[in-house]
Amino acid sequence: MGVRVAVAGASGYAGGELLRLIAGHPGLDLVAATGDSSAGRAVTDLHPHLATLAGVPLRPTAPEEFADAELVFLALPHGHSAALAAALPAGVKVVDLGADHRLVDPADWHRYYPGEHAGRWTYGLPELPGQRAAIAAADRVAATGCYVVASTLPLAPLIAAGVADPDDVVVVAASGTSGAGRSPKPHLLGSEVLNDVSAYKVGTHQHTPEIKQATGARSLSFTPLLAPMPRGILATVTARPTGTAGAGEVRQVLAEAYADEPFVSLLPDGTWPHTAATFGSNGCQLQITIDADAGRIVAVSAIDNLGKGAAGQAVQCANLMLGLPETAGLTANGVAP
Ligand SMILES: NC(=O)C1=CN([C@@H]2O[C@H](COP(=O)(O)OP(=O)(O)OC[C@H]3O[C@@H](n4cnc5c(N)ncnc54)[C@H](OP(=O)(O)O)[C@@H]3O)[C@@H](O)[C@H]2O)C=CC1
Ligand SMILES: CC(=O)N[C@@H](CCC(=O)OP(=O)(O)O)C(=O)O
Repeated sequence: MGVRVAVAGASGYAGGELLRLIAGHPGLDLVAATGDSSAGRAVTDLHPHLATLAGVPLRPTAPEEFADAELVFLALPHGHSAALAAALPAGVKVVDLGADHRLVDPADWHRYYPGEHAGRWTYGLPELPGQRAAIAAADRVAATGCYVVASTLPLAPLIAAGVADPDDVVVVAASGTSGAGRSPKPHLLGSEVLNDVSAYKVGTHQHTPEIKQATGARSLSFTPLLAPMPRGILATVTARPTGTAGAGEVRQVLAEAYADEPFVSLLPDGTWPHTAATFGSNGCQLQITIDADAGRIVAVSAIDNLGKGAAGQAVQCANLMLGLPETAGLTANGVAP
């Protein structure tokens, strides 16, 4: 018998990826999967790729549906996690994939999200200094936003090491369409998205304060792009160097930060990340150099937004919270071609 887990929001994209990872996890047993408008339907109606879950029903998202669970993953729209989490017994561990419990400053919440600020839980990015132990000791963890994972893994060590100026950071990141969730949206119609790349929420994206909080950046220009692919985020992070460090030295900062990390790979010098290489994985691929002409550090990262950007990250946190091997049920290997 594994640890009994449940997924709220299991009919969505992040919830579906959680179900896939749980089904292949040696230490977790799924005891409940819930949806909202899809409650009463079979999991495989919504996720026909999850063949081993044939016959599993989607239950309504109500507190009593989680009575048998020792850990609950919340993959609900922003603003819906807090009420459900509060209705679960204190002993039940929770990993929230939504933004409800990520932000420290209520003013940041109110600027970007509707409704009340639910407060802050332990932040679920194990690769940040000190977070692995904090997550292992926590009962409630707020998993990191997708663009925030892709931005923070290259940037945080550079700011912490003092080689990148926290007052001069620019992030431009392209996401696949599953980042926007599964509910129908006119701008995500195939006829709108295919053959197109576009910028959106320029200077107003809700992940801006979260990236600052996670990295220590004080001035950040963040431009998200929508790319015609189902999964993946490619982030280009540039920052003004604080001193005269060369490409080899900034590269060494990331090499040291991630030498022992199972899911973060600094690629061989001169090789740049591809989202396709992270498809279906919990991996993050990194590369870094100095653009001598512009006088800027340039780092590029690639993740799967549903993997390291959502469900994979959440399972990694759950493994730590449950005392399981951190890598259980996860892989840095992607699916290709
Ligand atoms: N997609 C991504 O790349 C990432 C997503 N996340 C976060 O994960 C969460 C889920 O995102 P995603 O899977 O993309 O979204 P989807 O829109 O694909 O799924 C949303 C899920 O929430 C359910 N739901 C919708 N409205 C309600 C409601 N009022 N009450 C209870 N349940 C409801 C839906 O049920 P039904 O379909 O049955 O109506 C569905 O199961 C969000 O907080 C998102 O920010 C985090 C990182 C990355
Ligand atoms: C492509 C796309 O639309 N992406 C979404 C990311 C959504 C989100 O809210 O994700 P987190 O749960 O990671 O915070 C957006 O930019 O709003």
